[in-house]
Amino acid sequence: MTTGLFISFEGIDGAGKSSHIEALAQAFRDQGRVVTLTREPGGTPLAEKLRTLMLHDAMDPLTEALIAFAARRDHLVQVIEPALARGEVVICDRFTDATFAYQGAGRGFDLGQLAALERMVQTGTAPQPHLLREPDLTLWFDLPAAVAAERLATARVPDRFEAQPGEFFARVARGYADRAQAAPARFARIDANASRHAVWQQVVQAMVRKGWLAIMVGTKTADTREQA
Ligand SMILES: Nc1ncnc2c1ncn2[C@@H]1O[C@H](COP(=O)(O)OP(=O)(O)O)[C@@H](O)[C@H]1O
Ligand SMILES: Cc1cn([C@H]2C[C@H](O)[C@@H](COP(=O)(O)OP(=O)(O)O)O2)c(=O)[nH]c1=O
Repeated sequence: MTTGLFISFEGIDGAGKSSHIEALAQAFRDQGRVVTLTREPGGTPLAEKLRTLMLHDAMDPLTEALIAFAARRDHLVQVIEPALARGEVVICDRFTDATFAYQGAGRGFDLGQLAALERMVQTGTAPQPHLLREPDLTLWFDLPAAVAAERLATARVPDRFEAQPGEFFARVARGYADRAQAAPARFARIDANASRHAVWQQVVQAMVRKGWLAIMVGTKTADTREQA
C-alpha cells in the first residue's frame, strides 16, 4: 500500500499560504493520490467549535495553548491518523509549529511546557506506540511581518490574531525561524516575499526534492489555476 504523507503549511498571517494549499492538493490528485485537505485549529466538528472560541473569545495564553492542543488531539485521532493509515496525502493548514510560534514566541508562553503538551498530545495516536506524530514536511512561508501586514490591510476583517500589532508578528516570525533551525530536515523554507508564481515554483520544487511529485507539475501555477 502507498505510504501516507503528512505535509503542513506554516507562516505568519498574510504570508500567502492559502493561495497555494488547494493547488498543491490538486497537483497530488493529478498524480493519482487521494488527498485529505484540512486545517488547524479545526478539521473536525469539535475542533472547529474550539477554533471559533480561540479566534474570537478573549483568554489567557495557557487557555489558548490548551485549546489548540485539545483541538489537535481530536483532529489527529479522528482525521489525520486514519487518513495516513489509508495511505493518503494529508495537507494541513498549520499544525504544532503554529502553537510554538503564536502561543510560545508571540504570547510568551513557556516553550518547555508546550513541548510537554506536544509529547502528550502527539504520542500514542499512531500505530507505532512511541512515535511523536509530526508532519513529514513543513512548508514554512517566510515573510517579513511588515510585508504581511501590508498584504492583510485590505484583505479581510481581522480575527483576534490578525488584529495583533506588528511586534507580535515579528515575534511569531522569529518563533517560526527558531523552529525551523531546530528541525532543518523537516522544514522547507519558502521565500514568500515573491510573486505568487515564484512562490508556487518553490512549493513544487520542495515536493520534487522529496520525490513526492514529478517535475512536470511545476508548469501549472496557482495563478493559472485561479484563472481556470
Ligand atoms: N505572493 C504574493 N504577493 C502579493 N500578495 C499576495 C501573495 N500571495 C498572497 N497574497 C495576498 O496576500 C493576502 C494574504 O494571503 P493568504 O494566502 O490569505 O495568506 P495566509 O493564508 O498565509 O494568511 C491575500 O490578499 C492574498 O491575495
Ligand atoms: C494552529 C494554531 C493557529 N493559531 C492561529 C494562527 C492564525 O492567526 C489563526 C488561524 O489560522 P489560519 O487558518 O491561518 O487563519 P485564516 O483562515 O484567517 O487564514 O490561529 C494559533 O495561534 N495557534 C495554533 O496552534
